[in-house]
Amino acid sequence: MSIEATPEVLSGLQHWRELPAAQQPQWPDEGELARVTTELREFPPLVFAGEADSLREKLAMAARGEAFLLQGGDCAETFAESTADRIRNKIQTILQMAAVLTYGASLPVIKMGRMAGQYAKPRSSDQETRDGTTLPAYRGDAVNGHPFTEADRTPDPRRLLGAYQRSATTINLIRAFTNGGFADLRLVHQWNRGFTANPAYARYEVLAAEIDRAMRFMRAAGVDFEALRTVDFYTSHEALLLEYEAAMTRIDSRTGDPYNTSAHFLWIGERTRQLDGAHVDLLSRVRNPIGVKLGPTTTADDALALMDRLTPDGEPGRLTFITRMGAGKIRDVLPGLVERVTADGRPVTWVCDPMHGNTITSPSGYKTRELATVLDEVHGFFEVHQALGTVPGGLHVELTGDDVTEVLGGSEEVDEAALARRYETLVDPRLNHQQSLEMAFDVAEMLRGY
Ligand SMILES: O=C[C@H](O)[C@H](O)COP(=O)(O)O
Ligand SMILES: C=C(OP(=O)(O)O)C(=O)O
Ligand SMILES: [Mn+2]
Repeated sequence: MSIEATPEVLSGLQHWRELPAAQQPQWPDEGELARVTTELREFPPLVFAGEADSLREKLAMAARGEAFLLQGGDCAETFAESTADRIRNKIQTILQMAAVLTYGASLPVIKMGRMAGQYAKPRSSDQETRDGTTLPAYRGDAVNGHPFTEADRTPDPRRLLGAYQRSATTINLIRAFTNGGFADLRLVHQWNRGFTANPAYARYEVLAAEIDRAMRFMRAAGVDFEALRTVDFYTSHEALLLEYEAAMTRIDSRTGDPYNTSAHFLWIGERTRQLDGAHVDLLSRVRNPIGVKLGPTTTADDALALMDRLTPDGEPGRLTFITRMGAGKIRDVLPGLVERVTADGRPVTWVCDPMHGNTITSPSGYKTRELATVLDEVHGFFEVHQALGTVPGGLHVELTGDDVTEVLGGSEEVDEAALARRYETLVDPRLNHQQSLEMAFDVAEMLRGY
């Protein structure tokens, strides 16, 4: 038996079309766009509404300090790199970080990838000029191609089908790995194989040995380890391209409620969180847990108004505020927001994105970040919550499982000159595998001291 949505709900899902929508591509062929979205609407959902409900309950735990969210992955996934190796390396990095955090802080960690759908990017500028030629900016593989040619940079709606297809194959592999035994905590040592010549990896080996010993003790004491074979691993991306997100919004036959079935968790970016804008409207109407990025100019009134739109009833786990203030500002700006939101009483989950407020350009022209500054923002985030008696609920990071050189610093001391060695991101710089582990050790200590 299936429950249908009411006519009001169905017409509400079209309301965003009447509102201003920031950061949308200029699709050259509306007819083609309509054909593509009709096709998308026929495709199966990528996630099940019940999974989004379980995630909402877990995020409610994170808001109360009973769990911690670890959300990580590329700034922009690409079609070319949606390969088994790259996906496995990212999952492995997140699992290793989660092991460090869980063991270090004795807290369940909610594992979530910026994966299986992170194919669209908001940009500061609509256009890019090189050597006197101006073309549309690269907006992610779901929109256009990165090479600087007119053919590549012209938005192509058919790319939305490519984004769906890569999201489907990626989530399939995530499910295979995390349900098929790869994520079994008993493999905690194997995840580190081939990585031992570095302080972060040596430290991980020590931790893995401790986890092993604890598991041997518990096995001897008769604990059943079958539960460790599988883990829940959730997907997320920025809900940016409204035509795609609307086409993937479906009615849950159990309840008649709309869910965005392109990912478990969707967030609204700093550039598209206008209260009367299309993004806030569309996401206000789906039942998934959702996030909003909050940059340094956010006022407490803005935050409360977003709560009125996105979590009017204060359902636990529904709304996550992902703050990205910059290391130099977080200690000044965050307290006022947290105080007013806490006084309101409706729960939100506070998550720290220490990446987007700390982007710099190196003298040689690379868009980069300093690991030390990134970690300083996380420290600031914990300090603010500690001082106010509120809960730091999670971490949102741009990372990859590969040994890229995009972020400066870390124990391998990536410097200016090293950036050129393996700078592969198409938009923002990501922590590499080793820097990600270092961050996890640092955050585990913050959590333990909390
Ligand atoms: O990932 C975040 C944004 O899309 C990105 O930082 C914007 O970068 P830009 O300023 O180069 O457009
Ligand atoms: C675009 C992003 O962030 P923000 O909206 O916070 O700038 C991002 O997460 O890649
Ligand atoms: Mn980014």
